[in-house]
Amino acid sequence: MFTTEFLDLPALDTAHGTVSLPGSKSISNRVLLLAALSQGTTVIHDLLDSDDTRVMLAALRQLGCRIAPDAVVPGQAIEVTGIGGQLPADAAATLFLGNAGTAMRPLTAALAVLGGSFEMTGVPRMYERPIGDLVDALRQLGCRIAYLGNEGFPPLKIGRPDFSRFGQAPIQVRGDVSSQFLTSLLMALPLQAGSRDIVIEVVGELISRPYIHITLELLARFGIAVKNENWQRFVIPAGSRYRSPGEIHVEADASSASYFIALGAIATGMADTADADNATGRKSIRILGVGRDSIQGDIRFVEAARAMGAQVESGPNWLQVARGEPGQGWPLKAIDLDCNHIPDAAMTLAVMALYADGTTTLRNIASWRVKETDRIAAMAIELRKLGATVEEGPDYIRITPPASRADWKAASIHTYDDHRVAMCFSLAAFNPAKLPVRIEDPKCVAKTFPDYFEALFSVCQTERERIPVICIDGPTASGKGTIAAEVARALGYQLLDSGALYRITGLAASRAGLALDESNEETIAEMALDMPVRFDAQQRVWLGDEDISLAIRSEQAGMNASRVSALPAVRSALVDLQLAFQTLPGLVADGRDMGTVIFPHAPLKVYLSASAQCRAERRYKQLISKGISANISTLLADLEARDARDMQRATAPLKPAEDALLLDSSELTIEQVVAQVLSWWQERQPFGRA
Ligand SMILES: Nc1ncnc2c1ncn2[C@@H]1O[C@H](COP(=O)(O)OP(=O)(O)O)[C@@H](O)[C@H]1O
Ligand SMILES: Nc1ccn([C@H]2C[C@H](O)[C@@H](COP(=O)(O)OP(=O)(O)O)O2)c(=O)n1
Repeated sequence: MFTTEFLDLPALDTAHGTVSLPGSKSISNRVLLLAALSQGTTVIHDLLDSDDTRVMLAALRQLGCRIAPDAVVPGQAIEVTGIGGQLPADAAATLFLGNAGTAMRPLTAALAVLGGSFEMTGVPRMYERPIGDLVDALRQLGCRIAYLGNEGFPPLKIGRPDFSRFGQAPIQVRGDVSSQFLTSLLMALPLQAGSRDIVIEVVGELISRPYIHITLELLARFGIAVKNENWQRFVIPAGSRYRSPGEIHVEADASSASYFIALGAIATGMADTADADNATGRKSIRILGVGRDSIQGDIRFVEAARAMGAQVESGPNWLQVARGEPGQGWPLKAIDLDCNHIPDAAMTLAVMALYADGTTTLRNIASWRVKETDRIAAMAIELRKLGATVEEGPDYIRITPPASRADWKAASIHTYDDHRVAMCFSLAAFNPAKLPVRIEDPKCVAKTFPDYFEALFSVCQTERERIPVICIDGPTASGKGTIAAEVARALGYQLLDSGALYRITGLAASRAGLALDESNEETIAEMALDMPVRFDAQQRVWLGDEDISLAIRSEQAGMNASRVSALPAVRSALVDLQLAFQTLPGLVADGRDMGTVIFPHAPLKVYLSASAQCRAERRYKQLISKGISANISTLLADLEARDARDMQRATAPLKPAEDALLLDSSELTIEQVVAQVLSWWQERQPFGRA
């Protein structure tokens, strides 16, 4: 996940490949509860791993369900053995449900019907989320529920129900506040439908029908066939009993799919037709986890995308999307659409409208105004920043794309702590003006899709020159490594510590007993070409299975690196490995020749220096802190010798690139140096400060 202040997306050209989407949260928690109430073991595939599913799993374990493994392991199914519709007579527990509405409400209903002694608790925000309508409905049956804090809100105390006065009358529940109340009753009441039908009647207009549809579909998978009488009355037939389906797959989130459907519709495939997906030469995006058989309402986004020109093929749990041919789907066709059935996914249409041949109108979206933010206002403001003409009304938005390529603007997109704003505006990076797009607060995507940007980058390509590189070159101990790592962290960029590659080569060659000079130039170069080198997320360096992070940091290793680095064949052997680090969204590279030789077109090159005395002192402190013994005067002598060799060698000597900015850090703190580099970087961006 990107936790940076902002994320700059370079202009993107093509998209091609396969994405697997995370499981849907609503489906995950429903499936967990249904499996827990059933007789038998359910093998659940693709369960979402999130805060909300974790609290549900913990609660079910407390209730006596066997769950294996203990936590969600990516790629591995989780097995839940249910309680068979019954809890022991003395069941008691205090359940902590965090801020998970999808756990609090259905579990409250199920436990109130099953009976026992339970406290339902959560985080403070949970105690501000209403549950009174559900409690009222459950009390009609004879459930015993008391409020431990404020009337109408959790925390709750659940006791043993008394069903003796519960006759044939329907249970009434309000449908206009949250569909979760109805969902909770639908999942709890089959536990009481042994000898009679149970009827639930909705009072008021039922909102969010697609979510009730999901509940009914899942109930059917677990053996409960609810009769839906026009979304107003629901009948759970007498004799209903939960039965595990044995195995179940959690669908991916259909609204998350909308970004990749849009991506397929607006991006061309890869230039290289040899990589085409099938015999027809069509290049496209394949989305795994959700498809034709989806039970989620937002899957109907596919129809809207098709109406705009997307070429979509589908299977039971996959979609394949490609851009239409010019004149037949490209540019996209402007649409006028009632979006009531796909409120969340429709935001993606608003960004697709930037690539349409006219004005697009999205109607019946009043609910956008009361979501994470006022989404109509937010979309209007941000689309205008990109150069679109936007008209907004109480329940509609009308978007006309920038008139020509020259009318597009580079924008810093404010995201309002709204995951969907962040995700849909990433698609603006395909603009024909080839302008970068800045997404502020990218971590807001964590709500439903923490690795959204990683998934996006994994299927997008752009010309190498568009992927920005910041070069930080300079002599030993000038602070290059430290500064490069901090700058990369601030921008969410990749990091290349090129010196480490020479250090690893030096280490490998000296371990092989080779003299580090011209006599072994070709042999060492061959070793460099084949090294199984890997940098992990913690910046540890691996050679095969060995963590060599410490071994390459000794002064001896630095000197050996300097020796092998003077051999031209070794330098050329390492070129491709270094270039391979230039990946989306950008790179910070530190070394001696980053700006002069490896990335000569980098938009920012910094030559970092400091006095020899200062560098010797820094290195001394650094080595001592790592538990490596050192001596200042030896360090000073070694460092001057290394400077001399690095500067005087014939190939790629250490020197500032002609267009490098010089920065003497002798009198500066690390923070000051980082701030200076970032400020130079900001000055080069088309969208001022975030
Ligand atoms: N501006 C600075 N002021 C003080 N110490 C610094 C500064 N920059 C770096 N250092 C320290 O100097 C040491 C050497 O820095 P390092 O990044 O390893 O240099 P290089 O990669 O250029 O060899 C580190 O311990 C680092 O914390
Ligand atoms: N791009 C690079 C990086 C390092 N080298 C050589 C020259 C350096 O003395 C050694 C070690 O580099 P490294 O950056 O790890 O060394 P310091 O951390 O600056 O001491 O490798 C190089 O020739 N070209």
